[in-house]
Amino acid sequence: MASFEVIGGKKLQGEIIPQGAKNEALQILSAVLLTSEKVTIANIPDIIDVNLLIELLQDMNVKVERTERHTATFQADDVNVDYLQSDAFKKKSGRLRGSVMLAGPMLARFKTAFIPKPGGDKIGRRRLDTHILSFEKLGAHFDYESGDGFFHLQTSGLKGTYMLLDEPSVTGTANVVMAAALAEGTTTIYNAACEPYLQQLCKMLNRMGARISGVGSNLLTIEGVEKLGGTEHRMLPDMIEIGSFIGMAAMTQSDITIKNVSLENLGIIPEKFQQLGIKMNFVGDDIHVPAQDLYEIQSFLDGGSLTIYDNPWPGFTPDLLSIVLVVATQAKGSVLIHQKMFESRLFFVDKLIEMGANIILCDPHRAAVVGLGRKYPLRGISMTSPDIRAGVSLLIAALSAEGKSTIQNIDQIDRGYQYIDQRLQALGADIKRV
Ligand SMILES: CC(=O)N[C@H]1[C@@H](OP(=O)(O)OP(=O)(O)OC[C@H]2O[C@@H](n3ccc(=O)[nH]c3=O)[C@H](O)[C@@H]2O)O[C@H](CO)[C@@H](O)[C@@H]1O
Ligand SMILES: C=C(OP(=O)(O)O)C(=O)O
Repeated sequence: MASFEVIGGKKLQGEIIPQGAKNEALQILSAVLLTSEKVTIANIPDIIDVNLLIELLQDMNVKVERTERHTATFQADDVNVDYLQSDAFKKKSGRLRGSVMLAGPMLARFKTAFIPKPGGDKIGRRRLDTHILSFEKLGAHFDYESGDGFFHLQTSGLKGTYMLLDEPSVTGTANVVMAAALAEGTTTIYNAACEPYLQQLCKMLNRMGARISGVGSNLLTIEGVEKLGGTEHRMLPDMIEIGSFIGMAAMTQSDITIKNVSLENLGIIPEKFQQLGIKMNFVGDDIHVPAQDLYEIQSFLDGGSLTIYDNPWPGFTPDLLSIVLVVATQAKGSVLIHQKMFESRLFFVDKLIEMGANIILCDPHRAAVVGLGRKYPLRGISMTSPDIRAGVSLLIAALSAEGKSTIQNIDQIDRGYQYIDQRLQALGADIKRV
């Protein structure tokens, strides 16, 4: 498996354009199964997870025509439903989390769906209850094969209903919205996830003929329709990549402009980095992070130490906590990082400690970071990327560290960050894929 070799300590400079959003792409690509008409999607990121989902669609006999590098047209007019029962489907779909969202459209349009034990990051327990129980409320029956963790869902026809979700699951809400769009009658989803990518999905479905209201809130009303038609859709820039670049600029004392960020869809992401003392200028729809010798962590208004924690949108996304943590290691001051949603996402701090960072892992959910205030730099080491966001955090640490670092298992990074080595080289980074 490939590795990155990084010689750290270099200041970077220039402009970087964020890729299309990974987690939006996984929802939008699943939605092409809802219609037999053509759906054209632009700003598709060229990353492992998204390419795998496109391959799965092709394996299901969806016609895919790449019109440009990041644009493709999809037509699901002759779907091979039997493929979903094959070992090949189990194997491939089990390699990414996003494949669970094939179930909603399949159930709605073809009355049957199979959900394999989903892949994605091993960052803690990732149950599917919200998905399955909501499908059940819409009138589906499920069998669970405990041997291989496979759910088989069937329905004689989905019927709209009221449901209060157990938790505002992102992929769970997307799944139910897609299923309810073609159900008979009205579905009301309370405690729905409402992040920008879900808003994008709802807007796209409405353009296809769906009747979804409440978009952007946690109360969605979906009047089922008989049929959906084709449309065109453009993916938002990836907010997790944008946050990663803000953190990277600060950590490496670099002057970087992140272009076309869609500021209105970033929620409180910029503010959380500002709480670490990172300066940024908002110029049109760009974020300019100026080179900063030192950034100082702010305290709460009453003088108490800062805590940064995750919450469902519009709270702070859990996917940026690892980045915030690594950036805090060189700040002046201290911060408690509280990862509430996932219980195995902070263990990578042992690598940062080995590099010289001052971190106390209080328990699997909380890490106290005492910033070094640039008194001395991190040291380059050899390490393995455990998950996508820890992987990028280690990469950021390596870019700021003195000497050479090697990061193994970079498939974990490639599954969510497009051509990352080349894009960082363009900013002046010394990074090599070996
Ligand atoms: C492909 C995709 O889109 N993946 C994202 C999606 O995953 P995914 O949709 O799988 O994540 P969920 O929203 O279902 O939940 C994530 C985890 O948080 C827990 N949970 C969730 C809500 C809550 O209020 N309390 C709580 O503890 C869940 O039990 C689960 O363990 O959303 C996650 C949460 O933003 C992100 O980390 C993932 O990158
Ligand atoms: C956890 C993530 O992805 P996935 O849900 O695909 O594992 C992520 O994008 O940070």
